[in-house]
Parts: sequence; structure tokens; C-alpha cells
Amino acid sequence: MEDIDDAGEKSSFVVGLIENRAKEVGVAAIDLRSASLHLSQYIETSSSYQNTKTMLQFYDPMVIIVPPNKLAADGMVGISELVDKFCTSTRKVIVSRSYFDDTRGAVLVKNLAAKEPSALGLDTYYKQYYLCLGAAAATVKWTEAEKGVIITNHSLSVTFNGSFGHMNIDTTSVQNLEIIEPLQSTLCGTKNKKRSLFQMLKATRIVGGTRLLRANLLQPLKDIETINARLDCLDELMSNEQLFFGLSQALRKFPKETDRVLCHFCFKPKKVTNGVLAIDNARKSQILISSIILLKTALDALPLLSKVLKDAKCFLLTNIYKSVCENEKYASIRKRIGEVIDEDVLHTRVPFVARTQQCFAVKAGIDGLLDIARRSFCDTSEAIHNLANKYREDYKLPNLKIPFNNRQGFYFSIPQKDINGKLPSKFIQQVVKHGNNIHCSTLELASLNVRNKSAAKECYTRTELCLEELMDAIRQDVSVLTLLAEVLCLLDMIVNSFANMISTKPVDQYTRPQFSYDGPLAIDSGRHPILESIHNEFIPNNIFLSEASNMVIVMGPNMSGKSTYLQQICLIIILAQIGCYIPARFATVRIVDRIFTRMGTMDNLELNSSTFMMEMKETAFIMQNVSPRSLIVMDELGRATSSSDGFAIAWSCCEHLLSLKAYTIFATHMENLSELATIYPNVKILHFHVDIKNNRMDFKFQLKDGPRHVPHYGLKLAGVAGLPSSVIETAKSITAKITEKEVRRMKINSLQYNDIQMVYRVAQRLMCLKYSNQDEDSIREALQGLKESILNGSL
Ligand SMILES: Nc1ncnc2c1ncn2[C@@H]1O[C@H](COP(=O)(O)OP(=O)(O)OP(=O)(O)O)[C@@H](O)[C@H]1O
Repeated sequence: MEDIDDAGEKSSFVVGLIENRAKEVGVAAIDLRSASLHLSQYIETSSSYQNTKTMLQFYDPMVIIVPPNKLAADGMVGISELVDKFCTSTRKVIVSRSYFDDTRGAVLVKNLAAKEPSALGLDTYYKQYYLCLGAAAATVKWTEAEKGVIITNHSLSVTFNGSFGHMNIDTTSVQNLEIIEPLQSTLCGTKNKKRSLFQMLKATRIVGGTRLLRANLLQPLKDIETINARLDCLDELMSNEQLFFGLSQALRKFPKETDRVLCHFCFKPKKVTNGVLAIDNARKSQILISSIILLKTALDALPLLSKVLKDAKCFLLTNIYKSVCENEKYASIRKRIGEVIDEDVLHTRVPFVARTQQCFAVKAGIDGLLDIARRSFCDTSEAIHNLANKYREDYKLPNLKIPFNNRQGFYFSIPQKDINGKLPSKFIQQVVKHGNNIHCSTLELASLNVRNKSAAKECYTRTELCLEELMDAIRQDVSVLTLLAEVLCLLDMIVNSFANMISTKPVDQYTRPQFSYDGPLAIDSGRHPILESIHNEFIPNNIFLSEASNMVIVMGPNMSGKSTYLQQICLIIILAQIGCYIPARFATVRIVDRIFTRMGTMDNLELNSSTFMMEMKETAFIMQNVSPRSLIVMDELGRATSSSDGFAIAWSCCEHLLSLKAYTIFATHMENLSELATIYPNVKILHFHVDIKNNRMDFKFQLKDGPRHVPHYGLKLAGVAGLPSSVIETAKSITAKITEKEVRRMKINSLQYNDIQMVYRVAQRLMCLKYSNQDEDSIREALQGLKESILNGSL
């Protein structure tokens, strides 16, 4: 249990994994902190286990449980080996295959789920989902044995195939898009935390809120109704300052670890038959007491939350008000706590105060032995302070302090300047320099510490016995605690992260996105959410993709802003689909179910592969897994092999992607790829505008229509980078000969391009009309206008 409580922001997931020879993988993940069980079973489509890697990245487990022997589909390394390579710092536990018993798993899930299994759709499919049920059996069995707990019946929030109800972003894309960590930190080992979306949004206060934010960024929502409920809530917060500040204030009253209270009520310590607690050490009792105090503090904060939410209008907040604030169970739990726990006891993070609060948590007079232990605790504490006073006088150390920490107990802290380099011989114990102070102890203090500690231990153990009945009573209503934790984490994310971030931006810089399941992706004046705060003048750009125009090829010299643009679009979509405002003037998003990126970073797992092989594997993965609602972002595909082969690959990949319904954005230096637009009307060519003045490039970072040839940009930039001028000159003469013919051909192509783009513009207008919700007359009028502008050439 200890690591459950000490988990902090670290992972608290125990994940069980099993596969069969048919490429199927079953996953069961227990979150010890939020008391939830996530089950998934899927076909692994890539031999490098991309789906499983995505899943593991999402859970970031502290322990992974796998069966011993290799049982993998042909060409696959096997789950166990994958864990060794991909999760190098995670503890791997190999348990017997008999642990993965699906029949037992089915019974466990039925008994432990807070909701009826029928609500999960699992009961009719038990046979089909045998792998994840087997994984559940192994994970639950290991957790109970290792942590010395029994999971309370009907306490776990079970989700099935949860990740498939969310947008899927594979691990490589998570890195490429710098969602959790900036790339520099993984590539160069330096930390530049400001450059990740997670760090930008991480203003959450509750640990569970931070974890929810991370989970949302890794798996954004797909359901428009849920996204809009969050956005409605943001609308209300942004237009009602009183509600926004009121909620921020109310949330501040809840302890940072509020979501932690759950684990003590869902995971009950095991008892042995003679009635003695199996895990009866004082630390466990102390954790239990601190949970009750935490729960009391959280329940005390509820009335303020209710007061703030009372007049809220949006669905999400009114629903929270109804389900939590008007739920009488919280008041009755609070009343029961009040019968045993002292009214003045409060949760605190200061170790010394927390310890005293824990020793005095239970009301006086309930247990005689506890009262005696408390007296001894007070006596030794007083003796320690008297000893400090004595030393202050005897050794002329007026600034001697007596701090406390959980590991050492009490110790002395003396400013170095007070002792002139000579510590009195009495202070010989545990001497360490700490800034301008010396930390030390004496034999007398050490002995008092021992007595004080043992008195505190006695208090904890007696207190735990007094709390047993109360704990059991609270366990009966554990589902309302799960609800409270969920609601607080969600509010924390929306108020402290989303609303707070938006409120720090100039008015109207962030706007509410619109959504559809089959409409266009249109972003007007979109900006890069992270880079815009680093650049003084970040240039906004647009994107328009629709069924009639599902591919955009972005061209431009090096450093013109292509990669930034690709990343910006993905980040805007992720922000939109987690229910946050976005950095754009306007946006309508077709719900994306998978984001695929190919941006040229190395995957650590397959170091044996060359850059080209990596590129091809990533591309193959995209081709095999792309769905009609995917967004594919490719940066410079085909650059890692011979130019003719690279071009051929890039061209054929584009042709393949063009035939799908997915939206693709393709950045390239290969100017000839623009010829695609002369053949396919659903390709749009854009380029980043660059001015050439005095043979120097002035980057405008502005996207313009059509292809544009910028002569010798590589050579110009190479010169700036310091390549010797003789080398540059030779390169210039070589390239001049090669490109003479090319330029001529480009001019011809650009004429054809204009014709084909006319078709594109007509299609684009028609798409806009389709989704404009206008009445029939207005549409007829708009069509007439369109016809006229085609005829007079003004389109
Ligand atoms: N819209 C913008 N407004 C302002 N600065 C930008 C913008 N887009 C990019 N930049 C700046 O330009 C730099 C280069 O951008 P980026 O890496 O996206 O270029 P690129 O075209 O992908 O280059 P390469 O082809 O060499 O990979 C970025 O680091 C960023 O600082």
C-alpha cells in the first residue's frame, strides 16, 4: 500500500499483458490510485507492437505482469521481449500462465466492478474477450498478494476497450508532436519543459487532475457531445468571472491528494485468521489515518463547492451539482467521521504538524490506551523542545532550530556563522552541511527521538483499531468517493488548466472550435500553441481539408516553417478534442480518430534499423492502420534514400493516401511532387512565402497558394551555416546545369495547376455550402453566384 500512497505524480498502474498466436493482445491495467480497472483486447497490426506501445505509453506502468514463455505470432518478438526493450525502467514480473485464467477473470470483473458488467457490454462477450479477462485475473491476483490488500467488492470503476473510444496517437507521434515531453529532452538529454503541450497546460492542483490532463492529451475524446459539454463549461467560465474565481477558490480547499483517499477504501488491508492485522506496522496505520483526515478535509470543502455551483447553467456543472453537491451520502459519511474524528483535525503536508494531527485524530476518551500513548508522545515532544532550549543557553546558540522530518525525526539546525567552524563536541551525531546551516543531533536527542517515535507508533496502531468500524462503514459507499474524485479531477483540469491558460491570453486569442463527424477540417489563422509564446510575432496560417480536397502538399525552403505548421495543426486538433479552446480565429474540426505522423525522429526500440528503414516502417504502419477519419502528417517522406527512389516512394504513397478518405498533410522539398495537383483535383499545393533580397532569404512564414520555385535555397542556407565559399561556388555551378531544364518544366506545370485548382475551388465552395446550415433559397442564390464567378473567371 505504501507505494500507492507515495505515488505522487508517478504512475500507479499495474498492467497485465498476454497475447496469443493470432496477433491478439489482452491488456488489464489497474490504477491503484484512482481504483479503476481498464480492459482492452485488440489485434496487433504491426510486428513492432505499435498499438501495445501506445497503450504502455499511456499507462506508464510501475509494474508489468507477463506470462513466462514466448507465445507470439510469426514475425513478432513476443510481449515479454517488447517489455524488456520498450519499458526499460519498469519492473517486469513474470507469473505462471495459470494466473491468466479468463474464467476467474470474468468472475472477478463481475464482483469488483462498481457498475453492472452489462453496462460495459462485457457479459455477452466473455468468450471473445478471454485474453483481457485472463490479464485481469493475473493483475488482480498479483496486486492483492504483493500489496497485502483485498479489493473491495463493487469498488472498481471498470472500463472496457476505453482507448478505442478515444483518439489514438501512437508513441512516435506523441514524441514528434512534443505532447508530453519536448523533443530536445529526448534527443539531447536537456530539459526544456516549456515546449510540450502537457507542460503548457499543467496548472492543475490536484494530482489526479494532472494525471487526467496527461491521459486526455495522450487519448483525446472522440465524442462530440462530451467535448461540447466541456466547451460549454469553458464558455460559462469565460463569461462568468465570479464562477471562474469561485471555482478556483473552492478547488483550492481540497487537498492536493484528494483522489488518493480512494485507495484506502477500495483496497482493504488483509487480515490473518487470529484477527491481527497482516500489515500491522505503524507506517500502514499512519497512512490509513491520514486518509481519513484527508477525506474529512475534502468533505469539509464540499459546501463551498456547492455554493459556487448552485447557480451554474451549463450541463456539466449542473450535473456535478446534482450528482455530488445534492448527494446526501457525503453528509452522512462526514457525520460518521465526526463521531470518531476530532473536529479540529485537518490535513496538512507539513510532516511535524501532520504527525501531531494523526496522533490526535481520534476524539479523546474513545480509547484509554490511546490516551496514555498520547500523553507519552506529548511528554517526549516537550522534553525534546526543552532540550533544544537548554542547548541554546548552554552553548550560546540562540538561532538553533529543531526541525522534523519523517525519516530522521527531530534534529538540530544551526547556522554555520554561529559556530565559527567549530561545532561543540556534543553535536556529533549525523552531522551534514545543508546550505548555510549544519544539521546534526546529540545522543540525548537521539534517545528522546526513539521514545517519541515509539509513542507515535503506539498512537497510530491504537488509532487504527478505533477507526476500523468507520472504515468499513465508508467502504459501503465507496462508489460516491470514486465519483467525488472523478469530478474533482475533471473540474481541476477544466478550471485550473484550460480556463486558467485561456484567461492568461489576450481576449479572443483562443476560440471555441466546432465539430462534425464527416465535414471539413478548416482552421482560420491557426497558431502554434507553444511556439507562439516564444516568438514575438508568430504568423498565423490556415488549413482547409475536405472530402473533395483531402491532401495538402506544403512546400518551401528549409527553415520556412513547414514542420512547425504540421505540428501546429495536430496540436490544435488535440486541444480541440480534449475540450479546450484553440489558438485560431475560427476552426471546424472533423473528429479525428487517429493521428499519424512521420517526422523523421528515431525510434529507440529498433536501433538496428537505418533511417530509411525506420521511415519505411513508420510509413507501412500508417498505411496498414489508417482509417477514414485519420489525420496523416508526413514531413519529407523519401528523403533518406536515392533521390529518384525517394521521389517515387513519396509519389506513390501520396497516390495511395489520396484514394482514402483520411486527410493528409505532406511537407516536402521535392518540387516535382506538385505535379500531383495537375492530375488529382483533391490535391492542394501550398508554399511558404520567402522573399529574396540581396541574395538572402527573408522568411515570411506565410502560406500561399500553389507551388513556387525558390532557386538554390539549400545553397543559400548552407552559406549562412558556414560552408566554405569555394564549396558553395562549385555547388552553384553544378546545380545551375541541372536545374535549367527543370525550371522550364515547372512553368508549364504551373499553368496546368491553375486549371485544376479551379476545380478544387469549386469543390471547396460546394463543401462549405453543404455544412453552412443555410436554407434552400440562400443555397440556390449562392450556387448562382458561384456559377457566375466561374463564367466570368473571378473565382
Ligand atoms: N508561423 C511562424 N511564425 C514565426 N516563426 C515561425 C513560424 N513557423 C516557424 N517559425 C520559426 O521558423 C523556424 C523553422 O521552422 P521549421 O523547422 O518549421 O522549418 P522547416 O521548413 O520545417 O525547415 P526544414 O525544411 O529545414 O525542416 C522555427 O524554429 C520557428 O522558430
